[in-house]
Amino acid sequence: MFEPTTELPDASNAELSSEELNVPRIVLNADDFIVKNAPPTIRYIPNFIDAEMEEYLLFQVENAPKPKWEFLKNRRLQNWGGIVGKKSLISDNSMPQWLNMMIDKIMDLENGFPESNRPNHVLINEYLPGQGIMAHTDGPAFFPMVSTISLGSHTFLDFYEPIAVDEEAKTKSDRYIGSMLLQPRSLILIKDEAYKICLHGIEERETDIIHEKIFSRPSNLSIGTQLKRSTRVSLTIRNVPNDNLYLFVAGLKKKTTAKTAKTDATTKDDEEDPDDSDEEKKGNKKKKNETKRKAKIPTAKNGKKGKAKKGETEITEDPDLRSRDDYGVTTKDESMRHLTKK
Ligand SMILES: O=C(O)CCC(=O)C(=O)O
Ligand SMILES: [Fe+2]
Repeated sequence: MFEPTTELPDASNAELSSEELNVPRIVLNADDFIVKNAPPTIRYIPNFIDAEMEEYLLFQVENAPKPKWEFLKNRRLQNWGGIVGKKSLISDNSMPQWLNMMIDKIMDLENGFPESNRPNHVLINEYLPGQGIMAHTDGPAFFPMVSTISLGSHTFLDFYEPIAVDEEAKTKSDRYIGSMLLQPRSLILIKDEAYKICLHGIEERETDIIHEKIFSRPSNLSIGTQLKRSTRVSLTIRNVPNDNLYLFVAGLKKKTTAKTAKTDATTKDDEEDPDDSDEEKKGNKKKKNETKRKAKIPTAKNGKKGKAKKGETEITEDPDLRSRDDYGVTTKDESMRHLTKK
């Protein structure tokens, strides 16, 4: 399932007619960049921006006003556009021109974001070598597509099957599907099952070793090649719909539930009660997941069961309902703090 594949098209190799050479913007069709052996649907555009633009963006990130930086235990970040609230974006109208330019560039893509869902929020993460982000789903607050521009360094973005709560938990490595090698200056667009069902994360490593589960491995990188990470800055560019119907309905349901069955702990839309015991939560989750639809995604191994290893930190919530960004998460991992309830 994960045989090495041919190289992807490269934005810098796009063929230009002489007429087009005078046109500063090349219209790319995102669907020409589908990563075929990855969970559907990942589109990856190498060299989406050039080195000069990369340098300019890194300069802007580095020189953002000091209070824009939020320091976490294992990385620092900036939020632009506002605070992602539970139901909508609480916009601060702060999208700077240098990020708007990137949003424009993404909006120029054919089959990218719909006009009505222009990205309105940018999360900037800075990872020093050895830093990463725990496996998670981005959740339903966003229009279900994420676009990420990588600057400064490559990384491996790892994909996992969600934890199926109705069976004995598989280990994280059993649920591992494969990784995208994200090169600096690239753009990745993640939607459909890869967004809604799979978890994604970045391991805390200083060096990545190319292996056979890298989706669309470039032919110049043979298995075993070591890639040393340097500082990577990612621009995670998303749309928070202001009329998010899902969240509206979920909110309504919750209100009704709160009125009619205040003490019913098994309702899907209940918030986690910080005082709930772990056992109670497990029970609730099990019931919640009885109605969960089965995810049809490729698996790395054939269903080997086992207890999740102690010390593994990852979101185990139903990604359709709860995620790091959906504020119901019970994780104590500090790297998720920036998107917990504010
Ligand atoms: O840095 C990245 O590429 C991933 C960031 C991410 O997954 C997130 O902020 O939700
Ligand atoms: Fe994410």
